[in-house]
Amino acid sequence: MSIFDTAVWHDGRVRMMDQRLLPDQEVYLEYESAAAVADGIRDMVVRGAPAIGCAAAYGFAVEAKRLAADGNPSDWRAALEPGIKILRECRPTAVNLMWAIDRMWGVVDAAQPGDDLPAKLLAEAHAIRDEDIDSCKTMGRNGAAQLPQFPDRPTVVMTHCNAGALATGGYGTALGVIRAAVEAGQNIQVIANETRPYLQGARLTAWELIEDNVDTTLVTDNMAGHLMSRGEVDAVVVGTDRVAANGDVANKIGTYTLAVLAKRHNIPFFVAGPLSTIDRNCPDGAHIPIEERDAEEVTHFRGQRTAALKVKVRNPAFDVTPAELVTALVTEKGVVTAPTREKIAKLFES
Ligand SMILES: CSC[C@H]1O[C@H](OP(=O)(O)O)[C@H](O)[C@@H]1O
Repeated sequence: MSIFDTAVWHDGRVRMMDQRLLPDQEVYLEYESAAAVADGIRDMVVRGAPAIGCAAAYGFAVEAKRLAADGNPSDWRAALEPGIKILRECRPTAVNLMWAIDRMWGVVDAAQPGDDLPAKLLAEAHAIRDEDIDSCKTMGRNGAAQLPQFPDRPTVVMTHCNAGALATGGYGTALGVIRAAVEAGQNIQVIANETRPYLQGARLTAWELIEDNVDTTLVTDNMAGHLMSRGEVDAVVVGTDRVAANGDVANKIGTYTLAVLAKRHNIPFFVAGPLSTIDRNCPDGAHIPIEERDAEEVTHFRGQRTAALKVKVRNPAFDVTPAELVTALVTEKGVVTAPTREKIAKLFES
């Protein structure tokens, strides 16, 4: 199974695969400041909650390297703050961005006089990425065990958007469940929703799974209900950008629709996400900021207009699925069936 370099450290710079060009071209871009990494995240060169967290951690480390080039600042926090503020504000929904930055600030605050802070920050960024890959592999195994299996036919799993290696440190959350199931010998077929308007499903999930020889069928988002009504979907597995303390889930726009359809058709609806995506400071889904992106993502594709001139546009990039529609939250610390505030809190004990 593939591990992709979504956001890595390369020759003293942050290196990211330009996901805007997939699946046609594999192009890598390199960054030397927090502000430049923020542009890359905002423009979706890299996207996906854990991948954004990894990119932000390396963006923090490369900012410290940039500042140290002119001699170590006397006040590291003051020197770092302008660039890190830009980084922290580049996308509002995926909590991994803020989680990773807060963890990097912890290294700054713990630094002692004489420490090589840029080196310590780089080590922390590497740890964040390595931990994400390990978490996704454990989570994948936890989720694979939840998938129904049949003696005489494959298990058909529907996915939405891209919650794969390209959305994480390199293995995937929802696609980590798929990968782990395939690695365990389970007979899996995937139905990948294209996921308008940015087509992460058609461009990224389909590409990843074909690269890994997983049996994958691409459908448009409006086909999901029809396929479920005909018994052609056995489970839905999605990723998440932020889980509120009560189990409400923010994820790519269209996820809530899938959850309602899955409930209607008694299809298990699994959300896969690491503990770094659970925001215990966010009481419920109503408090999760929903990013509104440019109208051009809806009216154009790669510069080609596909909608009427002057039409008004809405483009909320995420929606919120209430906890009661989530069959189980799959994490690296275990599976939370019918997630509640109390059950989620237990994930963080011991
Ligand atoms: C593994 S989290 C991936 C998550 O992020 C995606 O959003 P975007 O592509 O806009 O960053 C989508 O919500 C995925 O489920």
